[in-house]
Amino acid sequence: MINIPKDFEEYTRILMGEDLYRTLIKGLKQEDSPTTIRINPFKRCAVNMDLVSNNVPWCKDGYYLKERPTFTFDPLFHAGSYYVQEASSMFIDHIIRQYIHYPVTALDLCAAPGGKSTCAQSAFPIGSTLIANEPITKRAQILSENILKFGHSQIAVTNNFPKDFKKTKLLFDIIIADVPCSGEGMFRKDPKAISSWSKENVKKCCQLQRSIIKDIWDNLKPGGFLIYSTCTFNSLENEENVAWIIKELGAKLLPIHTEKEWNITGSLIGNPLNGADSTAQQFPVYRFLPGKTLGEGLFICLLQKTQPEPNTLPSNNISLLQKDYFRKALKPLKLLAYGVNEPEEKGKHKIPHISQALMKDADNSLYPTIDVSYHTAIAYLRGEAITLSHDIPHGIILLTYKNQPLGYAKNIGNRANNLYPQEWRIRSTYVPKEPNIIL
Ligand SMILES: C[S@@+](CC[C@H](N)C(=O)[O-])C[C@H]1O[C@@H](n2cnc3c(N)ncnc32)[C@H](O)[C@@H]1O
Repeated sequence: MINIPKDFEEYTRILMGEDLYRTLIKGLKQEDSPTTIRINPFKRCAVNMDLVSNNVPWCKDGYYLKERPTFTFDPLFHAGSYYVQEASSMFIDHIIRQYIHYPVTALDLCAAPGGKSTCAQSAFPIGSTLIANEPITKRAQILSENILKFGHSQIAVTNNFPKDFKKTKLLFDIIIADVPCSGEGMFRKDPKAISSWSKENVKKCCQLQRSIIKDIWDNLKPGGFLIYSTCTFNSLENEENVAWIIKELGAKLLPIHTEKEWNITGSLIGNPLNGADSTAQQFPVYRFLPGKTLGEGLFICLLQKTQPEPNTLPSNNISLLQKDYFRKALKPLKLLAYGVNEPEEKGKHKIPHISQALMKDADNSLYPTIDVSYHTAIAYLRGEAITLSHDIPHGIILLTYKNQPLGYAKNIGNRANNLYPQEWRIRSTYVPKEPNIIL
């Protein structure tokens, strides 16, 4: 049972009104939050419909599951065939499909662990390029792992703070800023979100969010889009920050089409730029409240940069330019991953990088491919040496499960040495008797 902070209760009751506040608290106190997955459209898989209770209505590849399987023991989860992401966050798919109709150069500024990046790249038109960035190094490693598994070669992973992008001189068509926040929307999922909540922290987050947007603003093309989101409910980090962006940086809000039955909540303070009499319709922002909408807490909106006037500055659509040009532009940044890495020389041998196995357009005919059983796949993902049948050639082999690449092993005859990255391995020694059939 969660213990709602008193100050939060007092403030949110006034912000939302009694009825909405009660609905929210009831939602936050529900033990189980819905489990949702998003299929990776680049890996050609289909969900097992027996597990599905419903589609996520605002995301083409999103599904609500009837119960929560143990994803860790599904090799296809490690192959990046699907991503476990709570439903509200998938709304970014709907925004992109409504407004983006040509290939874009995009930046996901606060991207770890990679849910919105992978969702966005699935929705962007073909030919789009994305930089998924995360300043906190440990989190950037996790982002890098998830992006590699997602397997789209037009996503670069960087580990930088927003102001570092100035040196690249890149202009983005779209910037996603899913900013760090006070995390009120995480109260149900993460007890730490409750213990670290305070009024002071809300104010601190609000200031940090403004500085993040200010630091990246020059890298947004005039006329370009900013998707601003938080997973918190208060208006300081949400409506008031959006009003600040509009007024101080020069932007306008764009409406997003929604259906009534999605139960999305609009602005809770009308239009903060027009005073108390204004209506929520005049300030199109979208709040997902547990208990009302089927998902976790989220605030999201779409802004368009209006200052300076669009088309007064040269633009650069990287997706139309050479990959080499893009690499050069990324030079001032700490690049963690981008496409397929070169093999590593080890003595007389070349060991292929895991990215070679996972990228959707990599040449997988370079090494013999062996499709392994469920138990062999799990043993491999746990980092164990595996035994293969005698007719399998010696040397590097690509292991697949249900035809989805997992990674490489080196077959030396009596066993195959495991080349799966150490830090990605399944730590648990438990192995279920029956595989989960999620796809
Ligand atoms: C809400 S989380 C992002 C979740 C992610 N977009 C997803 O959907 O998987 C916010 C991220 O911002 C990162 N962050 C923290 N300080 C930051 C800063 N100064 N600038 C940019 N990002 C920051 C956090 O480490 C965290 O990973």
